[in-house]
Amino acid sequence: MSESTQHHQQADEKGSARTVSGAEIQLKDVVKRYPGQKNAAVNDLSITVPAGEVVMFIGPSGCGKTTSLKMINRLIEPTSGTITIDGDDIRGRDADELRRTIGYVIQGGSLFPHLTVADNIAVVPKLLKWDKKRIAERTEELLDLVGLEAGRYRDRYPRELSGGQQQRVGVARGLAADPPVVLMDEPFGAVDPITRQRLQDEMLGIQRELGKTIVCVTHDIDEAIKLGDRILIFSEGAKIEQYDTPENVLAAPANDFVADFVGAGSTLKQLSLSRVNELNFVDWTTARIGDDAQDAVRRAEAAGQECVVVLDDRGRPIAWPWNRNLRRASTIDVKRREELVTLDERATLNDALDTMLSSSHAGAIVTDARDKYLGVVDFESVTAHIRTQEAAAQEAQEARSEEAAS
Ligand SMILES: Nc1ncnc2c1ncn2[C@@H]1O[C@H](COP(=O)(O)OP(=O)(O)OP(=O)(O)O)[C@@H](O)[C@H]1O
Repeated sequence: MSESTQHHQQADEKGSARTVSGAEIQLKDVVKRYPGQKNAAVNDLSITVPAGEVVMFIGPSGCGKTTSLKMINRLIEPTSGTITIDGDDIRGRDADELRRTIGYVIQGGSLFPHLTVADNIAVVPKLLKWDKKRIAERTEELLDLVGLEAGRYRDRYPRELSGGQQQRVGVARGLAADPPVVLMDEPFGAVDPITRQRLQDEMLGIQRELGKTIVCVTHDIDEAIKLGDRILIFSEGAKIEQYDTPENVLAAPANDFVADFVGAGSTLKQLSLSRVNELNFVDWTTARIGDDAQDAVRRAEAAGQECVVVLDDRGRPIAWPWNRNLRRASTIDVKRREELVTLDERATLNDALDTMLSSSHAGAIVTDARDKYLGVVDFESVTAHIRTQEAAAQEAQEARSEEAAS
């Protein structure tokens, strides 16, 4: 990490203070023309990525997203134009040294197969000659940050991990030396939808804590809306069609290209703007292991609920049995831990609907960043929230029309 990297507090648009450890990136009149190509892959691109923000690059295949991204860490050299990070022209830096100060995360994690998880994470810290103790502590801290238990995973090889776990290690590796800037190229492209949702939620949590400057290429407009402070929509030649907040891209697409790209169903896409923690949770009946099972069933029935959320001794949900399956039990006991799918409170309403649709309970258990139980959401919580939002939007629209008329 560059020693000059500043950690400071900055008020975001909603007025709450957050830490910013990122650096501003500027591209000015950047052109990339590959040999033998008639048209430039990137034709005169100028943008500023503010320090501490997440900017999502999206656009049709071949429009120049990856080329634009890779010019920022000099994996590709521009034909002309200037790129600065924190005001410094990156051409003045040694390319290898530059890359050690920029995190890079790509699809699948691209881990070294012959290195353990810990050694994969330690690649850049080792190059930076950190001492052993500092590297070990950092590895531990990062594994925790990406939700992998250090004791269990530290010494495994990539082939002993699932795709989602490899991707988590890839994210940890990208953050290892605490770089102010992180570049990501479809980081969650190769994992299943539920794992992808979790990784996105984790990335949001990490970003809230660390305030890096992140530039991320994606193919998925919902992902762009969910993760981006701003979205940059490109057309061919890395032409900027719109560079704006997700709210504005959805509410006021700059032109037909953007409107087509964002797609119809943009009311549904609004669901990607709202988070589960904005919903009113249903207060579900809970019980701990060892509690009286019949008492739990009675409480659930009195509340009109057909099942009980079972929590472990740290308040984390571990099972959601039906009352009918508890009738013969004297105490609550979970013999076989089921794969309980829970919903992170930072997930979007779109994710919530996906999770609920695949659950036999017609609802989902919500947890906080430490997996603690918060409550349950069901279809009614989501529709109630949508109705309130629609009413608020209509009111705002009417106020605007009245203002315009007067
Ligand atoms: N090494 C190369 N040599 C020649 N042309 C290239 C090279 N790399 C990319 N291109 C071309 O440059 C243009 C932009 O490619 P780039 O990979 O940046 O697009 P992209 O938006 O990231 O695409 P995708 O979404 O398909 O990954 C494309 O027309 C591509 O064919």
